[in-house]
Amino acid sequence: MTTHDYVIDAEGLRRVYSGGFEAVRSLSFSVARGELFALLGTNGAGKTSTLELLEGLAPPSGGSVRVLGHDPYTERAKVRPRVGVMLQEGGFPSELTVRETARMWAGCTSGARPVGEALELVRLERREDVRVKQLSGGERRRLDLAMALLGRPEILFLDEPTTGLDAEGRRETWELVRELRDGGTTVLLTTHYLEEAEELADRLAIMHEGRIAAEGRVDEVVAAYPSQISFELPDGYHLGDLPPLGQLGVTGHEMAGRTVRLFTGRLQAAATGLLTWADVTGVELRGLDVRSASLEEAFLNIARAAKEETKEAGDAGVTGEGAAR
Ligand SMILES: Nc1ncnc2c1ncn2[C@@H]1O[C@H](COP(=O)(O)OP(=O)(O)OP(=O)(O)O)[C@@H](O)[C@H]1O
Repeated sequence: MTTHDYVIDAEGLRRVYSGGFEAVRSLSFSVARGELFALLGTNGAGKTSTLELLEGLAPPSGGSVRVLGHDPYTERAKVRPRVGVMLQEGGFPSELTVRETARMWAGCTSGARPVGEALELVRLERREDVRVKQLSGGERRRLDLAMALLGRPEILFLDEPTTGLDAEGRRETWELVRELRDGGTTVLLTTHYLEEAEELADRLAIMHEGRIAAEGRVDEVVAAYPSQISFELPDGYHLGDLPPLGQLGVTGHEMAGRTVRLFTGRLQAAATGLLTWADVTGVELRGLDVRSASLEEAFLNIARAAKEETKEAGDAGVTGEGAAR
């Protein structure tokens, strides 16, 4: 893929706030036209700070970013009409009705689609006469989304689009976002919900402390992490009584009290070996839990590894190596 296929291209992007805090630390990633890219991360990882650079709301402190081939900050006028932005807080005047808000917004949007059409897309057409302050939190998020869609954007930036929505509202938003992507819109979204990224993202990046800790398709990100088997060691048995862990395809283990947790890249072989041993030995493996690697596990590993690194650095005055098992 040449750089011309990318509609978002960030290279060594940095953002340092006025107090000197570095929220985005040399971030590089690209998003192809028509792709749905999710930025995941722990609280304060730097997702919103990054998104604001892509939206041209602030200049980067270092590195570069191109959106639709332009610098979104210095060439804002070229980029802004072609992108839709849904911020975490819409901040619409609370006294206006939904229809008035949409009309006001349409007045500032070149080539805006009819207001009714935008409201229908997010299923707010029956709430047109309601004042913004009377909308529920979820309805306000849908109004934010409708305004981002008014200009039929080529790229849609969505900052936590489903926060505050109930399960049904979330599913409806996912459906709409998927339809927009299928229609050719490029979508970059931030989210706290791993399920949202799993459902929607063609590719994703997991951010931690201003950096990308993992990036790729969901299956690629997950493949880097092991599956797990946990169970209670039967009474009178020791870890050494199990079949040799290496032969089972186990690459690591933990013990907490009598609970054993085995990590493996070959889940079926390891589980079969363990269950065969239990069967032949005539013991019951209480609390048995067999779990494939998942995005949640990848995410937790990244957060855990980073915490250990911070602790090691604090303990020894040095920075540890990246630490996924
Ligand atoms: N204006 C600012 N001045 C100084 N620090 C800031 C400013 N805005 C954000 N930060 C800090 O930068 C870091 C990244 O914040 P950011 O909002 O980008 O993270 P996030 O990943 O979007 O978090 P969340 O998921 O909680 O919304 C945080 O430590 C935050 O406290």
